[in-house]
Amino acid sequence: MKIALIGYGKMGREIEKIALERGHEIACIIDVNNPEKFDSPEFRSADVAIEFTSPESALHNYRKAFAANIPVVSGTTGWLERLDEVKAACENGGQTFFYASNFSLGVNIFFALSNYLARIMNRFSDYDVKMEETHHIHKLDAPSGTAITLAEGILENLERKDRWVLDKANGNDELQIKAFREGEVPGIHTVVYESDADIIRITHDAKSRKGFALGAVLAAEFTKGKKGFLGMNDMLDLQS
Ligand SMILES: NC(=O)C1=CN([C@@H]2O[C@H](COP(=O)(O)OP(=O)(O)OC[C@H]3O[C@@H](n4cnc5c(N)ncnc54)[C@H](O)[C@@H]3O)[C@@H](O)[C@H]2O)C=CC1
Ligand SMILES: O=C(O)C1=N[C@H](C(=O)O)C[C@H](O)C1
Repeated sequence: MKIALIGYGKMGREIEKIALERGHEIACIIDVNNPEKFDSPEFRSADVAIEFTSPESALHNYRKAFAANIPVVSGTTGWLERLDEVKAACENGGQTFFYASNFSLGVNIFFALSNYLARIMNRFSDYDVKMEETHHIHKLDAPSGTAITLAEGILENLERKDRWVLDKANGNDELQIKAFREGEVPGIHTVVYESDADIIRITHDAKSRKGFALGAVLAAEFTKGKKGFLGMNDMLDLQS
């Protein structure tokens, strides 16, 4: 398969390695210094574009890919307030877009586990819940996209919480998320349930970016030849 990389930073480089190991061809690499490549024959020859850039540039990159009718797999976080526009491009404009706040298999298993635990906790009101995420100091957004997906799952499944808040919860109906930035940490997410008697913690701790990159390449393979708006539940069938 021919893959175009949009964004050649930490994730773009890791994805390149895994794509080559899996026998794919990197047709084109676009970063801030060469946006003219969007109009090149190499970009137009790609089966799929994989986009990992920044919250500010993601939507512009999707529009450029859609203008060339190239399906997009993206993991960029921090832009989801514009999600409706991308869904409309898929539903009304015939485009293809695969999005995941976290492409690692382990995190998606962790999402399913957290949703299940939240449903159990409806019967155990002595426990309050909060979340923590820790990432490297270069990260631009907080809370992480993964933490937001995790929180949305808890809100859907645990009746006593209505919304998530960054830093400090003001009432019992708020789910607190604390975000820490330390060194070069690839990504740690923890959900904590605490009562007077004990604490239950579930944690996903990424050892490197390899799991994210492999998931993105698997998503590109899954996306080829499909239409519409796709996500990890379509690929992994981990309904929770
Ligand atoms: N969904 C997932 O599994 C994961 C998502 N991420 C997210 O992916 C994004 C990128 O992460 P990293 O690669 O670690 O960041 P990074 O900062 O190492 O790389 C981003 C790259 O995008 C480039 N870029 C910025 N604006 C651009 C534009 N207009 N056109 C083309 N290239 C542009 C930068 O020059 C840089 O090379 C972040 O939003 C991060 O949160 C990161 C890891 C996993
Ligand atoms: O910026 C990162 O590094 C990561 N971003 C994603 C997020 O915001 O959840 C996924 C992963 O945690 C690494």
